[in-house]
Amino acid sequence: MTVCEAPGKVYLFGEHAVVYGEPAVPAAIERRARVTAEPREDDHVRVTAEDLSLDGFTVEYTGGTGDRPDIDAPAPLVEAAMGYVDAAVRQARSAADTPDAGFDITVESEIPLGAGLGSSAAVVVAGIDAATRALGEPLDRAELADRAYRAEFEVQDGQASRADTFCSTMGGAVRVEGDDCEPIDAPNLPFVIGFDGGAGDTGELVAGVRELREEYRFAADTVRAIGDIVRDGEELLAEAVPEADPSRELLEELGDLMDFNHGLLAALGVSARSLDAMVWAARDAGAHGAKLTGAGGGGCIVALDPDAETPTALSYTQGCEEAFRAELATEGVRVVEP
Ligand SMILES: Nc1ncnc2c1ncn2[C@@H]1O[C@H](COP(=O)(O)OP(=O)(O)O)[C@@H](O)[C@H]1O
Ligand SMILES: C[C@@](O)(CCOP(=O)(O)O)CC(=O)O
Ligand SMILES: [Mg+2]
Repeated sequence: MTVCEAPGKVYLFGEHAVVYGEPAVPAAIERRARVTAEPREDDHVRVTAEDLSLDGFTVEYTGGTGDRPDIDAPAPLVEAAMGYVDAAVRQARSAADTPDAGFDITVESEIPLGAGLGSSAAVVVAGIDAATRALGEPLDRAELADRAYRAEFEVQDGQASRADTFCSTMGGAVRVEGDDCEPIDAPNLPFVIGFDGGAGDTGELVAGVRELREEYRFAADTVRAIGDIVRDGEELLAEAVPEADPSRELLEELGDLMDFNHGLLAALGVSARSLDAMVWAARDAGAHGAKLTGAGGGGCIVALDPDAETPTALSYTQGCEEAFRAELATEGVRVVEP
């Protein structure tokens, strides 16, 4: 039995635009998905994932290669729910060159699903790592990140960046632009997260932005403007002292860029009433900046505030189900049981 866990993330800047080659800076947070992989004698894959519910169904299925799980829910819903775990198993089989390897897989996670905190990337990274280790074929981090990206790319119909999967693999703050991925130094940023209890479908939201961008020049310009925000943000981060508490001035400058970034994401149609309400509640409470994180449509916002006002204000905001602080996860994927 092999157990690995990988962190979720927030985007300081750059989600969506990163899919079209602009840079992005996500940062890993201390909320993890844990995947247990146990090789089987046969070629079946049995997945136990208690957090996955489909309109009241909890998915727990036993199926042979290519079998549909035996649950009473429409196929597209089941595929959406199981897609990332299935894709991780396919990548592990291919990496270990064992197309018929069977597994018992268990997924446990502290990351809300579809909420912009990168649950899919964390599940895929931890899943591929656990499954390849269980087969005696551990991957180095570069290959693990690459295979996790390919799994997300496949599930999201060819529309994914390397940002979430690289960040979850490496931990810390990272910079991703096209195929270039690198860890970057970051100060100790005071992240506050507000969660509306809802979710958005990454594949659908990315497809929506793609259509806008193809149809309207202003949408393509908006995507490029998000890239400009990221480039400015990177310069600010490069001047900061790594792992130290950031100055107030730096927080204000980063916060202004986050505010701009949220406005541009809203212009691209990926915000939601609940996300806007939480963003404004955070700003009114004195946060230095606030924006949605991840694909949007519902889920989480991230704000910068070292003081208690923002989490308190968010917890009283209508539409905010949970408000919490998130620590930077300096360690990426890790082995819990070899
Ligand atoms: N705990 C989990 N167990 C099984 N699958 C999960 C789990 N968490 C996330 N996933 C997979 O990831 C999908 C959500 O990913 P996505 O829409 O990209 O949102 P995000 O990555 O922002 O959380 C879920 O529909 C499911 O397929
Ligand atoms: C919208 C996007 O930039 C980030 C999606 O993040 P999440 O799955 O919502 O956590 C898509 C991508 O980079 O693949
Ligand atoms: Mg995702």
